[in-house]
Amino acid sequence: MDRQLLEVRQVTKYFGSGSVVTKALDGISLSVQRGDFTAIMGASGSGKSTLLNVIATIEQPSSGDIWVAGQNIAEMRERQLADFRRDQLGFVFQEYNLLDTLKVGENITLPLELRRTGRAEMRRELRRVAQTLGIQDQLDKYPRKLSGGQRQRVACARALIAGPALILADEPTGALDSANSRGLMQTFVQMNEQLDSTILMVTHDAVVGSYARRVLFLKDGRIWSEVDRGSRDRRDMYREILAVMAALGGERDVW
Ligand SMILES: Nc1ncnc2c1ncn2[C@@H]1O[C@H](COP(=O)(O)OP(=O)(O)OP(=O)(O)O)[C@@H](O)[C@H]1O
Repeated sequence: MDRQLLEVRQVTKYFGSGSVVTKALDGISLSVQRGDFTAIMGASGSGKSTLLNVIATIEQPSSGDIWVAGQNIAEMRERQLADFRRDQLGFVFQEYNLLDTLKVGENITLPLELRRTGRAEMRRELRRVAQTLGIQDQLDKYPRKLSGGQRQRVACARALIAGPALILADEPTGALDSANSRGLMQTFVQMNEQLDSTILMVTHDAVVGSYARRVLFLKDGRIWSEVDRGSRDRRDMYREILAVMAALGGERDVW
């Protein structure tokens, strides 16, 4: 199988029109290999969410191409895009986006319901992801009975269950305290290392970013620099992220 999963080529995104145009992405190019765990960091307004949203097909790029698993999503029509999102992507957002009226197990199997998967397979897959993420005892509860950290793990299970090619996460720890943020990142590492999930995650938090194998830094809608973990440990990665943040000139509170 082709190792390359995602290629973003010369993508621009403008918002607004006339004299109030914002250039959110400025000819950005990047690629992601299968099995990568990549974080996107950068100051507020640098284009992180816009980049994730054009890959997620939530926003349309103004120009450029985006290839995912050999398909150019910039050329797809709405119907194809809906199928593409359902079959290839998993999402983890800052807000858990769980449905309060459904039990945890039902929330997790929603993507399989959309694909009309059979009951037996659904139960089997539910057991598999719930065990991997350590939430098998929560399946019959309602989401409001869970802590923020547990809810976010349920959101991960839902993102994983249909075996998406790419998991997109926008500030997944944004609503969590630091202990739960670390717990969620350990879950991401587990998804990446044990289930071979390919993850692209936006974060402004250096600790969270340090769990990734690679961090891309955005500035003014372009890639400004890249840090690869290589064989170094997470603390080294964390120190290097802080150094790049300092060099980028952003003050801590605007990240
Ligand atoms: N829907 C929109 N309409 C107009 N401008 C937008 C829209 N979405 C984003 N922008 C602008 O595009 C630029 C990039 O925004 P984006 O949200 O991608 O940045 P970000 O790095 O994710 O920031 P943050 O960390 O604050 O979420 C900003 O100048 C922003 O104001």
